[in-house]
Amino acid sequence: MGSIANMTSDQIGLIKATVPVLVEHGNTITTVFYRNLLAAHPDLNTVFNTSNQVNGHQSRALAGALYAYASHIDDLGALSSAVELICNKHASLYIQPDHYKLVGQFLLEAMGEVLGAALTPEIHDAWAAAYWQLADIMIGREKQIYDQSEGWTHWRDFKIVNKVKESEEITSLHLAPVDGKPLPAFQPGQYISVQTYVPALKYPQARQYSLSDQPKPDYYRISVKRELGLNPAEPGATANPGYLSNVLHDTFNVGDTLQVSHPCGDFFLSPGDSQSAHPIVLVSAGVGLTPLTSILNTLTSQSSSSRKLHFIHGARSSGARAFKDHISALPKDFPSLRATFFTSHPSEADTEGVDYDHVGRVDLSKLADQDLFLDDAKTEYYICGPDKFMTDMESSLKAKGVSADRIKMELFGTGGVPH
Ligand SMILES: NC(=O)C1=CN([C@@H]2O[C@H](COP(=O)(O)OP(=O)(O)OC[C@H]3O[C@@H](n4cnc5c(N)ncnc54)[C@H](OP(=O)(O)O)[C@@H]3O)[C@@H](O)[C@H]2O)C=CC1
Repeated sequence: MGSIANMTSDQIGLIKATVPVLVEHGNTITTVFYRNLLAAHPDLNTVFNTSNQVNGHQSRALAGALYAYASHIDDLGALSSAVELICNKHASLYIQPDHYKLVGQFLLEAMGEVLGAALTPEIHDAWAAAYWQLADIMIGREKQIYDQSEGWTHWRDFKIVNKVKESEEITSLHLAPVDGKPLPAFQPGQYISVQTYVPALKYPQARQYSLSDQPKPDYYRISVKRELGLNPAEPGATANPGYLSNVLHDTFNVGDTLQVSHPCGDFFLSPGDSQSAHPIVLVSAGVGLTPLTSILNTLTSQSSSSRKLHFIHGARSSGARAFKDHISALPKDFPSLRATFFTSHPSEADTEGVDYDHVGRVDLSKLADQDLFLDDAKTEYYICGPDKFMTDMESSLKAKGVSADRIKMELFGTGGVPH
């Protein structure tokens, strides 16, 4: 490990002084960084998400992380949830200490290339110290996650044992380990990485997919939305087609093999909560329903059937909505479960009151306070969907008096570089 002793107070001051430089040049530095790193080490294309390279998301996210780090260099606690999120994702991709050496080297070189003489030897050394301060924290946390993964520390072959179309755009894959050994339980809400060779790219790619059912010993279920990559101006479109999601939908079938990493992620049903009695509200949009369906299935199979649960979901149309029949059938055995569906663009075949409850995007103000269990100060709220959706739901719950500690969501907390 390239560890450097603690930063000096002068170095901390120098890092804070470079915050405006990161605002101006952060995106250029990280763009140069990824370009040079991947040119010198093309094998790392398997580690980085190529779609996010193409659309610039990855360099913007790294620039945002550098900015957040420099801004909080004297208050690292403010970054702990972002660090936890990133370490889980790294562990899901089997990132190793040697990767940090390469990243540190190429990042400092990219700073030098972009900033020229403005990167004085003192600022260079301060950033080297800052980099290794954070890298050591992350390497340490990732080691802990590997140590807790019951010996599952490398990609493992899984076979598709079932493929189920859940909606017009979401298909589930049931994945069983080829070695036949029982699977470790995961925390409902966590994800796995799935890796396979993508012919269009000529190298393997990995993506994280939330586990969408309760833990089972013999297989995991993921539910994948096909990312078509339509015109980005269209509602719901993404700029690039999902390399992996399209391959999984079109090419992979029962009997085919993929590589899978152990379950990770810091967004999950609090351990022991399935046995508790307090009400739970699950709020999702689009394919964000996958981790919440895992939580829902765990709760409805393990909690008392009188426990108050409310599943609130928004989809573009009822045809785009996954698990429709499954969720509609649950209240038969779990009468205290409520489900409310919003549809933002109902199709002609959709009927209000039958296929959905409300037209439009999820809007919590359309629900009565008692349906959000606002009268119970122990009610917990789990939110998953597009980032803006999550922050909007969080704001409206806070406006209704819900304390932040009862609102759970997985959001990369650092934001980007300010404009
Ligand atoms: N953290 C995790 O574990 C997971 C996160 N996700 C995230 O969930 C998201 C789901 O995306 P996807 O299925 O493509 O979503 P869609 O674009 O299909 O949108 C689904 C629904 O959400 C609505 N919506 C979009 N933005 C908002 C908003 N700000 N407020 C209220 N409603 C909104 C859409 O309305 P309209 O039609 O008007 O656009 C639509 O009705 C992705 O961003 C994905 O990253 C998904 C799975 C797991």
